[in-house]
Amino acid sequence: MDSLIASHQKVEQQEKPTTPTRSQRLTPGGKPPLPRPRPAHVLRDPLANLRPDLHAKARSHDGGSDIVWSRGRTEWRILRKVSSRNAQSNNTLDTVYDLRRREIRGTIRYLYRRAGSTVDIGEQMFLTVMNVITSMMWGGTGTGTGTERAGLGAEFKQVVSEMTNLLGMPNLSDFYPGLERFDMQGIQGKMKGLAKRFDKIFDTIIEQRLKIIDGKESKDFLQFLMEMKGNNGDDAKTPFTMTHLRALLMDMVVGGTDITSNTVEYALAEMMNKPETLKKAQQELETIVGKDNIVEESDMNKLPYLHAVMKEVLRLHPALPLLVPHCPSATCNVAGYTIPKGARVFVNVWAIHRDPTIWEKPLEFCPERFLDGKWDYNGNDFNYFPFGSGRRICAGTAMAERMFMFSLASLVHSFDWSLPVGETLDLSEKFGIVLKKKMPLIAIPTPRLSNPSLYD
Ligand code: HEM
Repeated sequence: MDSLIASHQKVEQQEKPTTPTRSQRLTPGGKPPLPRPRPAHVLRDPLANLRPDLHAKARSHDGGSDIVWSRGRTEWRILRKVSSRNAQSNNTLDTVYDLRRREIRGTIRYLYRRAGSTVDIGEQMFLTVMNVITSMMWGGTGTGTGTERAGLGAEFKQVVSEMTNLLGMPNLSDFYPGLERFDMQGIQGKMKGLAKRFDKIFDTIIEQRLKIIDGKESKDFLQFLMEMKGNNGDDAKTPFTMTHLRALLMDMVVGGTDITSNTVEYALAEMMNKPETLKKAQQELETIVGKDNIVEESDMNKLPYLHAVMKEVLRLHPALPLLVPHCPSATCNVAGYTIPKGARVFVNVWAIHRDPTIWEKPLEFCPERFLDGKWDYNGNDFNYFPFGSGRRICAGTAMAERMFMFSLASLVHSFDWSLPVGETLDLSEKFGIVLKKKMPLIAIPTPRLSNPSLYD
């Protein structure tokens, strides 16, 4: 099978898998068709349950007790529940709209000051998304003075970038577990070092936050989590610890920041490369918002073209091209292939999204293909699932959607975009666990709203 690669090097349990017959492995055409659409039973598929024990990753945070790499079912369930009921619920996301708005308006103000000069879009979006996520987690207060906040931001950016780079490097110990103790490429060591730096940053923030919890402020995510510590309601046997707390914060910062900002950067680059798409998005915004107003998040559900841009950029450049590795908790059968319990499974969503038997002109950026509203992000159709599928589907979809839409809408509504003279757009990709643009998008903003006060 092209798109589903099961690596069998490390079958953890001794359960003997049933060996598939040749006819089970291949159809007469040599390529088993992917069933489509994939029904909801996939949610019960054991393939959806676990993550493999990848050494650098699993040790990146006290043995992998975060959502992404968590292997224990109870622990994962608790973390996921805490995340979806609180950080990712529509209610919480609505409550912290002011924080998103403040950060995005700050970026637009900054870009206005840079009008006519070059701007590194990825860098600006990274800072914006990171500020949104961090302020959503620990509110607008509690992280000290402005300078301390800026210092923490710079440190965060560095640690997140280094961590995503390391996560993308093939680690020999993952393929030959016997080599783990030698850490031949030094990846585990570096990961541990980064995890310590993360912990230090989080400890500073948590410490400052603890000093000011006196019930006077409105609750943010961090305050809720700290109140939960040691007491986990219906899952009382597995208390929610400080390690969980730090790990959840790390999931949100690492999972949310780089991926979301890369996707916004790619979307703007693709639109600049095909200016008619940029024009269409701007026209839609003019009709709904007008040039005499600024975009608000409440406008987002009236922007079908921009939504189609998001879907198309996630089809062409899925932020996690192989998802996050899966690992079946029991031997199972997928499209005629036997996947043994404990195997590592990488799902090549990047290739599926470019499969010419599914997509017309698959290499072309064409948001129009999504205008019929047929495709969504819920992972039930295995021809399009940029946020993954099943129980381990992305835990931040709602937030990612809001952040992406609001950021891109603000960028293209407020400015026209051009390249520096003599430069050409390079749309090539850099592969890792996170897919990035190989060359940063450096572009020049030109204000297009009717009144300079709209940039204040
Ligand atoms: C454009 C933005 C994003 C994309 C494309 C994306 C995509 C994904 C994908 C493909 C997975 C793996 C799913 C699987 O293995 O089947 C994943 C997992 C995850 N994502 Fe996202 N993500 C995005 C933004 C976010 C944000 C903003 C957050 C948090 C604030 C987040 C938190 C997580 C977590 C915690 C997991 C692990 C879920 C689990 O293992 O149970 N993601 N994401």
